[in-house]
Amino acid sequence: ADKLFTPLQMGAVTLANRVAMAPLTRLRNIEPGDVPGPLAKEYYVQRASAGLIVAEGTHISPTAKGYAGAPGIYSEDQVNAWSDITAAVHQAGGKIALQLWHTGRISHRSLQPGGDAPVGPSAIQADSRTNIRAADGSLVREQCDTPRALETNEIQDLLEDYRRATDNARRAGFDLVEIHGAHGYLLDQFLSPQANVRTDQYGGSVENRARLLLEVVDAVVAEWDADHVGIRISPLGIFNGVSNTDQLEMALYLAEQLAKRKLAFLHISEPDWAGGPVLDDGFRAELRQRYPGVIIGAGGYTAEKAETLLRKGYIDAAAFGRSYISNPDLVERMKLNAPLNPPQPETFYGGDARGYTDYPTLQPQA
Ligand SMILES: C=C(C(=O)O)c1ccccc1
Repeated sequence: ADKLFTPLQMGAVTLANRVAMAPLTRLRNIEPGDVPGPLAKEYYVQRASAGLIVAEGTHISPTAKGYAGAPGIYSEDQVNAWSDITAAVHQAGGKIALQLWHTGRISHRSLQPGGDAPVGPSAIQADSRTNIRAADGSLVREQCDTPRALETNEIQDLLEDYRRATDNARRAGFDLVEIHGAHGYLLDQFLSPQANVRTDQYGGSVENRARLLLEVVDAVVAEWDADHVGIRISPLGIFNGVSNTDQLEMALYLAEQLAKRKLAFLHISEPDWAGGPVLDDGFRAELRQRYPGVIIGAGGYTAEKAETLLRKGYIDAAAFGRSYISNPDLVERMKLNAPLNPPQPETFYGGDARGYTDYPTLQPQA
């Protein structure tokens, strides 16, 4: 029988199977207020047969916002809206984590409090675009603004934002939180010499560039506990204009440092889903040697790739993104080796039920 459909102990949470729904930005949340939209509950409940749902990137504070239509976890309205969603997912037998997101310089003045510049490790503009709101309310792609460098004395407030967001996620009924440390957003920006040219203790050496990510992990763990905290990183990845040139050294350093924290999981977003190199078994073995804890692998996986990597022991669970957009019953389909609905990229971001809650299941829902 496939290992993919066997249970997994992930920190404080027991998963019924090793299929995770990857965090997926859908930009269908309500503005102003950045609360999850009216269809979000149905969307997540439809996918509750996943061993774990990692809900979409959710910004930890108003300054952390980088996309029009993304949700937050810093206000009581947001906590209340998420509480309805987690209760409904639990009612349907699911488990759900929240991805704590600070976009850093992948943002735009129009999304920032008071129209201020976004923040980043250094005042270097990302060679990337984001989604802002046009006058008619539609989403438009726009070049990210040049950020201002976070002052060293602002870091403590940033850690407090992560702590408060973690407390809010716990109060909202999430089973776990996932720190977003991947894809060229704030914490990944600090890892990268292309984005981080700081001369304080957060810039320069591998240790210094990884410092903020690890301080955030320690703050979130101190707020909840290690059994409820995971982190997503994208080693060797090239996203949103960053790729730390010392890729391998940084990746293996992070694995060693994160292993010491005994977290619920380490989620690896593999580079090849967005044009980076395919991870080879050599890297996977190096990573596993340094990180004996639960590893979630992700990046354009098929069920077969997941099963192969599970059996080799390189991963303990597999997260599916685009497959989960278009297949709410992905677990059932993979068990039956049934064909998958193809995703429709034109309805990935923004909009309404089309391409969100209207993908068909194999058997019509009873
Ligand atoms: C949160 C995202 C990520 O992790 O890459 C994201 C954001 C916008 C579009 C696609 C993906």
